[in-house]
This record gives sequence, structure tokens and C-alpha cells, in this order.
Amino acid sequence: MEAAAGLAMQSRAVGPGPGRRSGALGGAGPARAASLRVGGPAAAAPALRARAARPVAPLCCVQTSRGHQSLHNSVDEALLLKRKAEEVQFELNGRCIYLVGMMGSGKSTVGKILAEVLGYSYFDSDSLVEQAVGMPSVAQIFKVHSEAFFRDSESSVLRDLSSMHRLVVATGGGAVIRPVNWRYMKKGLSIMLDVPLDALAKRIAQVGTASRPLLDQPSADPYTAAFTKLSVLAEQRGDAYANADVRVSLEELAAKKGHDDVSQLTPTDIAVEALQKIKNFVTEHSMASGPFDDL
Ligand SMILES: Nc1ncnc2c1ncn2[C@@H]1O[C@H](COP(=O)(O)OP(=O)(O)OP(=O)(O)O)[C@@H](O)[C@H]1O
Ligand SMILES: O=C(O)C1=C[C@@H](O)[C@@H](O)[C@H](O)C1
Repeated sequence: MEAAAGLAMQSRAVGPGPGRRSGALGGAGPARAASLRVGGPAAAAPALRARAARPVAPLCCVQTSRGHQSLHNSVDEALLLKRKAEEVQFELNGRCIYLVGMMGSGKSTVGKILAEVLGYSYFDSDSLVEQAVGMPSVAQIFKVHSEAFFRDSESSVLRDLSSMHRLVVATGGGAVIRPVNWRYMKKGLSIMLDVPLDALAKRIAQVGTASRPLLDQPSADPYTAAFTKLSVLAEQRGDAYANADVRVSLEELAAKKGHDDVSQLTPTDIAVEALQKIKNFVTEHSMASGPFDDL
């Protein structure tokens, strides 16, 4: 399918809202404009301007259905995040970061934090597909068109993003299944957020499964529907997720921090760990094969 519709996109301040539906992108760095052409299913879509995400407050909270979940536990944690970002910024050399992982793994939440501290722009590939196709939700795209149609558009979006720099991209949970998408994502650095299935199912059950067509089974309660289907997907996709350059395991991180449960980890804890792992990766990569600058 051929490129067809232009998406006029403008970077804005990024905000760590509870989910990606708050906007397709935000720019944590200096404002700049980019034009992205999205192929295939976007044929009939008009040029769209992405909505701005809410500006970030340095020590704010994520609102969850259970109340307020702290984004940073303390000023110290916020400073640690900033310091880690500064340590890795130079070596990243503008390379894009792609977050991969199952539905509900926190790609959007953590992605916005990473974009903010690295001075990168934040994009959500599902939202970009929605804009390109001209439909308000992935669920509707699946219903009106098909999963295959959605996957084609997702690949087009990733292809176009892959020619850009200084982006954090929260990818769709299934983006890993197409080898061609890895060709695009390997132009940057990929991070897998590895979250236990019961934690994922709990998070998803809190908001319901309607926005996630692969999990939506009206006959089952949301937790059971999510857990059952996520188990199958995790089994099918294990190898594909393992392609990521870096893996952040919430179970390992919780154990390291002395927590009983991954739910005690804040999004900032996870972002700090992701930055540390990125640092280790770029350091090893530079030592093994020269400077990490083959952009
Ligand atoms: N560390 C965390 N602890 C508890 N809840 C979290 C955490 N990170 C994200 N969440 C919550 O889990 C839900 C899913 O998070 P998010 O939208 O960031 O995941 P995602 O990987 O982008 O999902 P999807 O691919 O399905 O869009 C949201 O309600 C979010 O507030
Ligand atoms: O895991 C998946 O296959 C999906 C995840 C979502 O992010 C969407 O991309 C879509 O619902 C499919």
C-alpha cells in the first residue's frame, strides 16, 4: 500500500497522564514540527493535528481508579530520574526509544516520563494509527476493517517514525509480531516492559476491556477475560518480545527494591530502571563495536 495522507504533527509539552488516550504525542524538548506520511489505510484520512498532552508537573500524581498513585515517591526519586537521564543522554545521541510490551504494561505511562526527562518527543503508535485511519479507536478499526488492516497501518506508522530522531514511541502491544517492524525499531533502542500477567489483568480490569479488542469477551468478567487472553498472547509472543535490546522486569525490580509486589513500584521507579538498563546497553554496545552513533 502506498503512502497517502500527511499527518501534520507538532511537538508539545508532554504530560504523564494515566493512559495514551490523552493524546498521540507530546514534545518534551524544544517545539518543532514534523510531517509524517502514513501509508495504506490512511488513504482517505485528512491531515490531522495531534492534540497536545497536558504539561508535566515535576512531582505529580497519576490518577487511578483506586485513588491517587504517586508518580514519584519523593524529591530524591525525581532527582535520581533526572540524573540517570543526564547520564544516558549524550550516549543515546538522539537515538529513538521504542517501548514494547503487552497491553497495559505501562508503555504510555513510562514512555511519557522518559520523553520528559530526556527532552524527547513522545508518540503513541496506536494513536497515530487512529489518526491516520481517521477513526477514534483501535477497537473501531478492528471492527470496521480488520486486525490485518490495523497491522498494515501500524507498520506504516513505525516505518515513518523510524526515520526520525529524539522520539520515545509507545508501540502497540502486538507491534512485535511483524519482523518488518523490528527492522524499523532496530534503528533505535527498544525496551521491553515485562509485567506479570496477573498485574496486567488487574490494571486492565480496572478500566475494562472495551478499548482493547483482543481482550474484549463480553461473556467473561474483565479480569478473567484479560488474564485468559493475555496468557495466550504472552505464550505466542514471548520470542518476539525477546528481540528488545533491553528488558525491564518488574518482578526483578520489585525484588531488588525489597517490595512484596510489583504494584508497589511507581512509574518513576520503572523509568529509572529503564534508563539504567539503557545506559548499560549503550555502554556495552559502544565498547564492543565503537561509538553508539551510527544514526
Ligand atoms: N507502574 C504502574 N503501577 C500501576 N499502574 C500502572 C503503572 N503503570 C501504568 N499503570 C496503569 O496501567 C494502565 C495501563 O498503562 P499504560 O496505558 O501506560 O499501558 P500501555 O502499555 O501503554 O497499554 P496499551 O498498550 O494497552 O495501550 C493505566 O491505567 C495506567 O495508569
Ligand atoms: O497486543 C495487541 O495486539 C494490541 C495492543 C494494543 O496496543 C493495540 O495495538 C491493539 O489493541 C492490539
